[in-house]
Amino acid sequence: MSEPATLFRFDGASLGYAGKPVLEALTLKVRRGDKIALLGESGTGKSTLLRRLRELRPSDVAWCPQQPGLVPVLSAFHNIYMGRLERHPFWYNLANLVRPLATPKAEIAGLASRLGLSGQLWRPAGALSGGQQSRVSLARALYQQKPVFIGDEPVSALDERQAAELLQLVCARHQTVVLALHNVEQALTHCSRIVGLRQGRLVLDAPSSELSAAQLRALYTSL
Ligand SMILES: Nc1ncnc2c1ncn2[C@@H]1O[C@H](COP(=O)(O)OP(=O)(O)OP(=O)(O)O)[C@@H](O)[C@H]1O
Repeated sequence: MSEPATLFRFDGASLGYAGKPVLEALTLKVRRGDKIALLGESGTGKSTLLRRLRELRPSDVAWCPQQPGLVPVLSAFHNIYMGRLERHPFWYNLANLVRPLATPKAEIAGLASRLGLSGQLWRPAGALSGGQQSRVSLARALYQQKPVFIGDEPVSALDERQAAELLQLVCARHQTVVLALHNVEQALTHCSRIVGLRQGRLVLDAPSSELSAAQLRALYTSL
């Protein structure tokens, strides 16, 4: 059987800001079908890597950022709709803003119900709780319907049950997934491959089936 296509490839790359490296000597291949959890202490470069992945294939990537970045005065519905803004002409987006149209209404209502947001759909995003806002952000990313999902701690504001359901949904709806997570159990349960970063270096890249939670926790112990 032929190998799945490589979507992203780094060969000894250096990633950083304004000439200052954050990740160095990075060698990593992301193949179609991979479900990758990216683990590592705060500040070690997870977001830096995810942003780079997104920049490399913007049209293939559904992006769920660490900060929800919602428009507070707009309803949850309209914030979720923004996931597909670029797919429609201006007049369609404007009409939907003034009076939500039947097709997006039905699509977004279905998604909202999966995310436990049915009762919140017409409330301004700014009036929602942190966990509700983060579910709206996740819904906006799911609504993009792209083949690759990149999420920067997409479930960190949710309780365990909700987080498990939504990670399952994300993995079921996307061929390829790369998620920054802090919870090692979530990583082992939902992802088939774990990439560990430590002090700006990739120090682990292995199938989840070969790893234990204790091994992953070692990524967070001081040297
Ligand atoms: N826009 C930026 N400009 C300059 N430096 C940045 C920028 N974004 C992040 N950094 C720096 O890069 C380093 C890695 O940050 P990054 O956000 O990638 O870490 P992280 O592993 O995602 O952390 P966390 O788990 O806290 O989100 C940090 O030292 C941070 O200060």
